[in-house]
Amino acid sequence: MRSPTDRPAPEDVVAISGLTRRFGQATVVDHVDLVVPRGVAFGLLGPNGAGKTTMIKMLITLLAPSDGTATIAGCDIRTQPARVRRLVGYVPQLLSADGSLTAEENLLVFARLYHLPRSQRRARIDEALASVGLEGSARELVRNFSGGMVRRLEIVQSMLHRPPVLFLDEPTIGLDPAARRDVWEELRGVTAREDTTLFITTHDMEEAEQLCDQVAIMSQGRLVAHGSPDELKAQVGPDASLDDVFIAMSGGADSAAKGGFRDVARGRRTARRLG
Ligand SMILES: Nc1ncnc2c1ncn2[C@@H]1O[C@H](COP(=O)(O)OP(=O)(O)OP(=O)(O)O)[C@@H](O)[C@H]1O
Repeated sequence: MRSPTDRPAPEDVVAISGLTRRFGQATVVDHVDLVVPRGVAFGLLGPNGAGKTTMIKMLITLLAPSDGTATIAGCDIRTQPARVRRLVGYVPQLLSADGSLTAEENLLVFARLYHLPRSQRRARIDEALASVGLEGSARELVRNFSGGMVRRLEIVQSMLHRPPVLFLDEPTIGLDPAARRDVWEELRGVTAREDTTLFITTHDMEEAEQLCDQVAIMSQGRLVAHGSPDELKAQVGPDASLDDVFIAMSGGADSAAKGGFRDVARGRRTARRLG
């Protein structure tokens, strides 16, 4: 694994250096260094309030860093934000599809936002719907979709411009087990076909095991561990699960208890809208 202090190499899709964000007196992302190579599925794990969403928002240029910086496919988030936005797809925790539009209308909105040439839009939208099994629901209102269908639509709408890196903030929160498995399968399929680097946040260890080649554990704004799931499990003990790693390295219940009202309320809102 490359050290974050090495110079970014072309194969490093995400290279983060000293990235920090403060809200008032609170430092919620604290001098994070991290390198994610091309083609890797990377999972940022951590309890509620650890700083995962704040980190993603800085990487996709929705939030300015207080200190430090990062590059996405070689472009600096501080000095080249417009270029970075063309290089990333983002599926937020909260709703990004419009329930009052059909699936294909939602995709058309994103095709325009991403400035896809008019001549390519129809084919790209049809291909996107078919790639996640939604071709039969193209003209249905999204408000009538199941939670899993909404997530599948959000994944392909955020990839219409074929970004090299796709960020997903807790992609299966609020979904039932069958829908979660469907979303994992579709995610693995579309990202492999498009050669997309995946950067997800989750506190679901099964999700991390199923999807991620590499994981890092974030606790109170700092990265406290980074490696493959097997490497981290071996550090904790011969029979350790990823849950054991999470509890041992994130400070367990003490750290989880720090997630405040804002964090819990957001999780519940997401679960409600997908349920
Ligand atoms: N705009 C803001 N103003 C003040 N504090 C904020 C703001 N956004 C986030 N925070 C605080 O920063 C901390 C980190 O929040 P963040 O959403 O990044 O955590 P998280 O790891 O993504 O949590 P979750 O797993 O619940 O999504 C929390 O304590 C949160 O309340």
